[in-house]
Amino acid sequence: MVASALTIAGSDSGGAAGLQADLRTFLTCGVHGLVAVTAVTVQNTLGVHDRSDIPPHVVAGQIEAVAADMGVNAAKTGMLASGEIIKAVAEACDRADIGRDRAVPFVVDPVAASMHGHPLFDDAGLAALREELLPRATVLTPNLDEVRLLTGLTVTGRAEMHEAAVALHALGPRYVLVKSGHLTEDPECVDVLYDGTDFVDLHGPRFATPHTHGAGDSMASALTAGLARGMSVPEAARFGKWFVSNAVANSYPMGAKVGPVSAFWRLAPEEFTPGG
Ligand SMILES: Nc1ncnc2c1ncn2[C@@H]1O[C@H](COP(=O)(O)OP(=O)(O)O)[C@@H](O)[C@H]1O
Ligand SMILES: Cc1ncc(COP(=O)(O)OP(=O)(O)O)c(N)n1
Repeated sequence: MVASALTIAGSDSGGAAGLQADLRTFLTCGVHGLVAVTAVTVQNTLGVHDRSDIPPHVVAGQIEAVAADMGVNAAKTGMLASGEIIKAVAEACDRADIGRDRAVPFVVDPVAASMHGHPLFDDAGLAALREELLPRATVLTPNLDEVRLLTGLTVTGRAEMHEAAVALHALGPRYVLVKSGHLTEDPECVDVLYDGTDFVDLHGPRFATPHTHGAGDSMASALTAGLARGMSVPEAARFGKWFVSNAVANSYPMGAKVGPVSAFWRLAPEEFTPGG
């Protein structure tokens, strides 16, 4: 039986982040990828130049259509674009039994802005994220900018990541996974998982590459794939960290600025022999 994972996310025309990164990660982690598209962005390594949001009822319809017919083993969010879309997603997830303490685990990646600083949801989106999605999250996976947006806390070191995880846990998610990519002075990249009682530090090397576009999406979607395959949250978090460390280690230049992390490292060596 093939497990399936659903991404509720925006399209990145550059193929580095967004639903493209999620589907690529699902594929290389051995799960069937399902998609509810929330927005189409006009994006390359220079920035997000334009976007068109999908009507909320169409976003909800995609979630319910695949859940009812194909089944969802785990779900994640990425770019959610607006407060209206977030409300529609929350209601559709309830109908599809997706969420904290429900049948289908739910990873909420609170994607607030692109790495170029372009907002990926509006002010109503922030309020809706806090009210509607954080309490429904099995795992919340913020980067340090998103920590500041959600809690007002500025994190400059590992101890403060623990404090931030406690503050975020109080907002309702079952687990919080604070990502450490932005602590560029730290020689390691140590993400923190917190369940309300215990901390698990997820250690990994920090690679010196400038090409990290899509790292956050890749970490959250590998975690989601692990959950879809039946792993516990701590096990899936370790799997996600292992996956993204390798993805960053194998990242590549493309375009004028920050290139994508790679999911290719998990693919089998090529077997086709021309003329063979
Ligand atoms: N230079 C790096 N070397 C190794 N791992 C990294 C590096 N940058 C980010 N990561 C990892 O990629 C994931 C995403 O990190 P982060 O940059 O904090 O999030 P986002 O991409 O959402 O801004 C985390 O698991 C983090 O540890
Ligand atoms: C359409 C779309 N969705 C999400 C992002 C942000 O991607 P993420 O992996 O969280 O962040 P970076 O690692 O690229 O900073 C995006 N840019 N576009």
